[in-house]
Amino acid sequence: MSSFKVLDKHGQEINTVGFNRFGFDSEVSIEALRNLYLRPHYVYTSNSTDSADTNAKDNEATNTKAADSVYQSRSIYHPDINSISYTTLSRFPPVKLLAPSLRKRILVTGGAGFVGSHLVDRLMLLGHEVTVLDNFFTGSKTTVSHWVGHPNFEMVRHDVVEPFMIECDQIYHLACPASPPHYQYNAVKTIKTSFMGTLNMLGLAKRVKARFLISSTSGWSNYVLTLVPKADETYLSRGIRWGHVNPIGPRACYDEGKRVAETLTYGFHRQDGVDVRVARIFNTYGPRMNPYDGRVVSNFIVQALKGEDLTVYGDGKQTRSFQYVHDLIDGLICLMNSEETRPVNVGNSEEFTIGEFAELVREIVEKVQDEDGAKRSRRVEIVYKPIPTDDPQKRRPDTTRAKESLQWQPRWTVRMGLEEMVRYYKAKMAEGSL
Ligand SMILES: O=c1ccn([C@@H]2O[C@H](COP(=O)(O)OP(=O)(O)O[C@H]3OC[C@@H](O)[C@H](O)[C@H]3O)[C@@H](O)[C@H]2O)c(=O)[nH]1
Repeated sequence: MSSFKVLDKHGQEINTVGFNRFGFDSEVSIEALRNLYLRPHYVYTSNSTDSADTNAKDNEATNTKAADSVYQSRSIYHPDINSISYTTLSRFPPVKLLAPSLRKRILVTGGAGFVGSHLVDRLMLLGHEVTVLDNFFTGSKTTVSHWVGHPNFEMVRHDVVEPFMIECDQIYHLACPASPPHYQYNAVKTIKTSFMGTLNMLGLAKRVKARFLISSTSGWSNYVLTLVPKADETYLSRGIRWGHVNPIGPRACYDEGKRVAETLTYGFHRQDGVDVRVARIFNTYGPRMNPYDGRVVSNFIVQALKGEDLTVYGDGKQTRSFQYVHDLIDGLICLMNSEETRPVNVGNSEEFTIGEFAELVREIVEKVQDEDGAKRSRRVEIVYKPIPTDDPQKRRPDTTRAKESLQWQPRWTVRMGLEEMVRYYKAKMAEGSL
């Protein structure tokens, strides 16, 4: 695993993420997290189909590679028959020993997804008891498989549109496809997940008196940012959005689904006293993003690494601001444990046009390739494709509320996050799993 320094925007080295705030310590070292997501998928590559030989190599892998790859099963890849053999884990990553009074029982819906899996890693390393609920529609078991069998961990295949009962203290309700091609693939299911799934999880929170946090969207800013420079949390209630929504467009199943989910959340809060938190999440990127889910950051990095041209949709003048996944997890944990019940924007307000962003990704991929001595046959081009229907022209969060009420602000520069994500995909590519 390559080790590299991460510097924040002031040039200070980032060695840990998280902080001890609102009575909840969320700090872990970057290295501990990287051991979980930057590790190779295969421990060992076998070149033989001979079973005796394979067994010998199995043992060899178990013994000799144990020191640097203890936190995964001894998976052995056999390229000649394109198959992989797994063993069970010999040792789990060390987790904090928490006093029972501090240890929380935490349910993460969508816990095998991109954001969910990073949250699960953090909560597990911190010593809490974590249950993952996922239907694996867009999530993947491999994202959290390194915890399977751990006494603090449980993974349940379950669709949140059906009720689910469990005793728990906190619920992070993240379950819902989030990439436009994924959520548009089955629009009815997406809106059903947002409505029924949230109804079920709020019912559970009410019954067991758990604190409930929902991941909502920045999607509504789609319709308002031509009118206001930055999206704060109040533009809906100020009515700016009225008249600017497209409830019948292809993105509506997601945006309107999240809107009704917020309405339900505050209904349970007012009527039943459920303790709720609402995070409006802006564009987020990082390792474990499905490389083919069609979102811009994964598309550009994978294209550049494969030597393919970067596809900018439209004229590339539309803007987005991108936050690194560790900042988002810090924000979610902070919000959950704070007393803030109003919606809070969680995002990075550094704004890029998509055209500029394509150039930045190309430059960073080239930098990593040069550092690793990788050869490029040519410089990839930036090509233009038609823009999807209802693609927002501008999106940038106003994070004043998060700053004031959570003392949270993003620490990772886009450049640093991209560099780590490039290394993640590059490693996947090298082992043939991308
Ligand atoms: O290959 C690509 C992919 C995307 N794009 C453009 O890049 C921009 C960002 O696209 P993404 O698909 O990554 O993300 P979007 O901002 O459109 O959707 C997002 O919005 C709200 C969130 O809640 C969703 O989770 C997220 O998908 C868009 O303008 C899109 O047209 C490209 O130019 N090229």
